[in-house]
Amino acid sequence: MTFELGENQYGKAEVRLVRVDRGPQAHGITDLNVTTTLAGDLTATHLTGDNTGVLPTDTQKNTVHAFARDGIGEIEEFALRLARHFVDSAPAITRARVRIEQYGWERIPATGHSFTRTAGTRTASAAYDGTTAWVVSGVEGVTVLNTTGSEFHGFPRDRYTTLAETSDRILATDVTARWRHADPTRTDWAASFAGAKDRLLNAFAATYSHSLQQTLHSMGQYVLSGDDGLAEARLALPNKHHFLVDLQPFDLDNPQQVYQVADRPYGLIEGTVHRTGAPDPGLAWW
Ligand SMILES: O=c1[nH]c(=O)c2[nH]c(=O)[nH]c2[nH]1
Repeated sequence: MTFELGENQYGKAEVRLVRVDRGPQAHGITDLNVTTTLAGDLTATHLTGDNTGVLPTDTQKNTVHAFARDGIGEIEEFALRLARHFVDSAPAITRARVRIEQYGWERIPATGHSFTRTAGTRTASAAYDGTTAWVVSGVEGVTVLNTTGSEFHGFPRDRYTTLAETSDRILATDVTARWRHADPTRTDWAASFAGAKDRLLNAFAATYSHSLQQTLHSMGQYVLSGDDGLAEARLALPNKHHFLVDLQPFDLDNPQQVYQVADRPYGLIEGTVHRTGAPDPGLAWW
């Protein structure tokens, strides 16, 4: 019997890091979780333990810290700087991917140095192969809910179907969305992110929904429509079910007021919307 080494990659997962920018009037915080992933000619270490080509994951972590000393900027820029550095400086490494989650903090106005965490996580991923770079931005953990404007009916019924058709339900989800940039040399990352997040929320609110799938498609279209530099959006939307409670056993009616909130199981709706003729994704989703 013979065996061959297949695809492989390695890196440091979840390098947690806070940088404090100490301005004269107020401080600022950049709070990150950085994951580096490298691939290349790493056959020797797998087959014989020869580590000549293995840039240690500890060094990758240190590089993240050292680069943060120079300033972070927008997370897309920071991810690109790191990805380029690993490929350009480590001889055996031919591909790098850097994924970043950014936790938001806003200042409590009482002082210039007090903060509260904000909802939702901004994300970015940069990949680089020594010639070309790809950047994906996104957001996670943004919970949204419509108290009306959502129906779900017309689905097929078989012997296992118990779900009632509804023409007015609560629609709630925890948005995970990512959008691929057509050009990694753009520089308006902050404005682009703010616009995309805004459009996502507006789409959720403005779409009269016949299914969460329809809402997903609308959210993807909204994200792309406001920014010519975006090629593709990918969304994952858990359906956070809210069931109207039957209060008849207590001789009470329930005119759509009291709901039971189920945390599991949940429907998980996933989908992609891309601009017609979008450039090839290359390593964007690697
Ligand atoms: O928006 C929905 N899509 C579904 O596919 C589905 N399935 C289900 O039970 N409820 C819902 N709601």
